[in-house]
Amino acid sequence: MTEELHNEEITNEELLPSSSPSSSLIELTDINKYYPVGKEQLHVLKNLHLTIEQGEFLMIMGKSGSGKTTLMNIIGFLDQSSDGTYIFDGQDVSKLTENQKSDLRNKYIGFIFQQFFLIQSLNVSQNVELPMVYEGTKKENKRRKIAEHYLGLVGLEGKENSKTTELSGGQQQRVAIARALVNEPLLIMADEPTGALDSETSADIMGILSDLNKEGKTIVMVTHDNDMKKYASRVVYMKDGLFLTEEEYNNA
Ligand SMILES: Nc1ncnc2c1ncn2[C@@H]1O[C@H](COP(=O)(O)OP(=O)(O)OP(=O)(O)O)[C@@H](O)[C@H]1O
Repeated sequence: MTEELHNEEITNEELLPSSSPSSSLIELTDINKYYPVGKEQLHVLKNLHLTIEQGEFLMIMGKSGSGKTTLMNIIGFLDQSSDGTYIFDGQDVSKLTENQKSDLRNKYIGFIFQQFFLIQSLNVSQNVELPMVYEGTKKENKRRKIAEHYLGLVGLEGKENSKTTELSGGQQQRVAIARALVNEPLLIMADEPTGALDSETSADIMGILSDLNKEGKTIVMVTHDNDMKKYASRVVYMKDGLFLTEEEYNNA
């Protein structure tokens, strides 16, 4: 959509993506992550390399404790690796300040979580408008119009004024997807997005994500659910902080 709706001036020019057509969206090299536990260092991510291209639907599959969330947090600039390099659309993330990282995160990454994380004191539209508030879109009617567009896209037209507590789990996740889309991010990150939903509703939500990917949106999703693999264009398998081949993973 919506060039006409998204014509706000971008205030921080140096944070624009490099838009070099040949570069990958994400390049992680030699990534390690240690957590201090008492006097020891717990080695949670072990020398990982991962490249993600624009337009992929990458699924990171692994059992509980394998390091998926830690890796997602690094990719989404919510945490940093202990060492290694992370290039996001041509920019070295380690050279960015915390403020620049949060600007980049708000502009270029949309998050979807298992528990939805909607704000109950706000109505549906206000929840979807939040990333635009953070980005500085001041005109309320403009935010509302964009929110309506994305709520329509996820099948929630007419629910703008509803309370989030009046919605089913699947509807709440649709609100979260609309919220993840409003700033037209380069990347959608989904952490177990169907983990709190029944299988029919899960299929609906995965259908929406799949359609978004077919329209060109890059998606990275973590899951422990083998049934989700069919939605992915590529699957990477994790165990104990390492990437495994599918065969190694199935035999582990
Ligand atoms: N802040 C922390 N401090 C110490 N250890 C941590 C911390 N966060 C995670 N860990 C440990 O790091 C390892 C990987 O955790 P992580 O949450 O990334 O795994 P996961 O694959 O996402 O698991 P789950 O599916 O249960 O969320 C686990 O052993 C976990 O206990």
